[in-house]
Amino acid sequence: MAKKQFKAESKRLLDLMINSIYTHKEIFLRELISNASDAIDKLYYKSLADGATGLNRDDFQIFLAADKDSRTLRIRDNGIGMTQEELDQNLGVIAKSGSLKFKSENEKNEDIDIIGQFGVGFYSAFMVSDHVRVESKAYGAEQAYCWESDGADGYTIRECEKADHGTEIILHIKEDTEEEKYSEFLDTYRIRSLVKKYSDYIRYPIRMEVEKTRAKEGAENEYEHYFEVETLNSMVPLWKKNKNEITAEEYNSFYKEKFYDWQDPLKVIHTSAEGTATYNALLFIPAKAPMDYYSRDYEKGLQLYASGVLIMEKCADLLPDYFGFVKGLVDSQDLSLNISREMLQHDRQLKLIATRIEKKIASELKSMLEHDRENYEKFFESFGLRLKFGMYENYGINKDKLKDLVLFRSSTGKMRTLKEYVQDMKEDQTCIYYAAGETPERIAHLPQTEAVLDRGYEVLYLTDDVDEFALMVLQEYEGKSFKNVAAEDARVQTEEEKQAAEKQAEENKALLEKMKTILGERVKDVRVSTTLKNHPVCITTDGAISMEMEKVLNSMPGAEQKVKAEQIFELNTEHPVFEVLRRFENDEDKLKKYTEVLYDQALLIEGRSIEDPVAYANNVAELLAQ
Ligand SMILES: Nc1ncnc2c1ncn2[C@@H]1O[C@H](COP(=O)(O)OP(=O)(O)OP(=O)(O)O)[C@@H](O)[C@H]1O
Repeated sequence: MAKKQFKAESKRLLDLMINSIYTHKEIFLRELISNASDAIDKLYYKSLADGATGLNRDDFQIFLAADKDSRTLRIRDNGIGMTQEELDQNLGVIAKSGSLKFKSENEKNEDIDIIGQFGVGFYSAFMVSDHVRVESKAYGAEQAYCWESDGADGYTIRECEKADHGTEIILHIKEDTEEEKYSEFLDTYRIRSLVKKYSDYIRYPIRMEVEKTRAKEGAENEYEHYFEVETLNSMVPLWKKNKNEITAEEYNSFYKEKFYDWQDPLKVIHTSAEGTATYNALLFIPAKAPMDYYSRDYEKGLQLYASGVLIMEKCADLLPDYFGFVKGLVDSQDLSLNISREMLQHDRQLKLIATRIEKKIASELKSMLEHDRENYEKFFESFGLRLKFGMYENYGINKDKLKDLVLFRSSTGKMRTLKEYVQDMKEDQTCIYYAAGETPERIAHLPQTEAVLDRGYEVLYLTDDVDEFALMVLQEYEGKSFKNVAAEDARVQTEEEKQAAEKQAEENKALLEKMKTILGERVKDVRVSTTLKNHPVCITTDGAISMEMEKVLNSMPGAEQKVKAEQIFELNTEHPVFEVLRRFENDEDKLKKYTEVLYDQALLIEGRSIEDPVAYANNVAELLAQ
């Protein structure tokens, strides 16, 4: 029989296919197994539609056999098979898919979940083989046919002997080269792991004869080899099962095995959707953040399956960065097997799925926050920081999605949401107070914090570097603005207090001016405080940058131009120390020493380091000695 040529465009396509569509050669097995599964599906569906008898679902199988001596790998199915014409049509024209045709002809039937639709998968066989033979007998036909090809220069079809319906693909595996060890595809262990990796959830058993060893009967320390047929795949994916048929234990062990965690997940989200995007998703929130979660090395992503076949190990596009902690998988019949990474990024369907998944995660977190607070706080301890970054990054584009999911420490001793804070605000309170510092204890003892607490207001304790920035992008929550207790304008004062302060300022004008001259550029102003009670001095800030933000911004890598908070040095005129200052108002040297010491003290209370600790120590010693 004369050799037929592939169509001209097919030739080019075949070349392209072999060299560039797939990044990993190993996926040829996934493609051929998916085709076999499709062929069985088709026959099964046909038997249901025609009412054909004699076909039992349990008899269907895909059989693999590797033979190292002849370098052949066989993939056999007992599916629908192909007629001579179909062999010519389906395998002779690249990018022609019999499966797609079958699907469109049977559109009404929702049970059909056929994988192939592009008509290129089969040719991936040529990535690892130098000769491919396809023996096929269509269901109900008398004669079997054999299609053979060495690759781009064409193919032949002739009659052959085949007992049962179905298709057997016989690959002659290429010789090894310097770069590629093709022989690995003849190794049963490797084949088994490829099936597990890509085709574990094919609905029919994938069987293979595997070589095993056992102790010889009656003889000690003697072993013999024998062959046993093993089913390699687990068939029904957990995520396709009914939720109420799955135990917590099953979910947990699935998670631990698949995502290499030793701890049970904190939460399991098992969800499916139909309509504009059809998919099943099984998602897990780990109990603890992995070691590298807050580093650049961490790779987010969900496993992506197309109709039960793995197409990508970590699909990053399915998760926004701030939900990057979520592990799990998505299985959709809307995606095709051989879609490349580049194509996926632009895939409309994938975008739709990603949007739905993000919404689902957000709503599950919200419900955990409302109904399972203890676990939510555990979750937040591990991953909350990333949510706060999420509010802040990209100019706060996602802030509204996240603002009700974040928790802050507070003067109540509890972790609080902004909603809770606003709900519990005092009647005369107009803004949300916060104070930033290293630990809640330190913040609590800041003089400025004490002043606000004295009024009975709650104060959020911002202990994470990102906290203040997150609030800054948010600007307000339910119409209430945020106010740093250390901000100049955070004062809540009565008319009387105001007048008293103004009077004091007037009376001590000269002293305050002298102290400002001593401190120079370090402070914007020296003023009389209206709020200080127990401490003699404190530092407040004017403008958008607080002391804590100054510290964070300047410690960032690459922060060459230092930012500076505008400091106001405040004095408590009721404190005995103020009397001393007045006494030395005209003693230049003493006033300088007292001013320096008090300013450094205020910095220390703020949790800042002082510029010249030696000078500070000397000043203190000198004043003590008097
Ligand atoms: N084992 C098989 N049994 C029966 N028909 C087969 C078998 N393998 C391939 N075919 C036929 O050959 C066609 C082309 O297969 P190919 O793998 O190239 O593309 P596909 O499966 O349709 O789509 P995709 O590119 O998405 O895999 C299939 O649509 C199917 O009709």
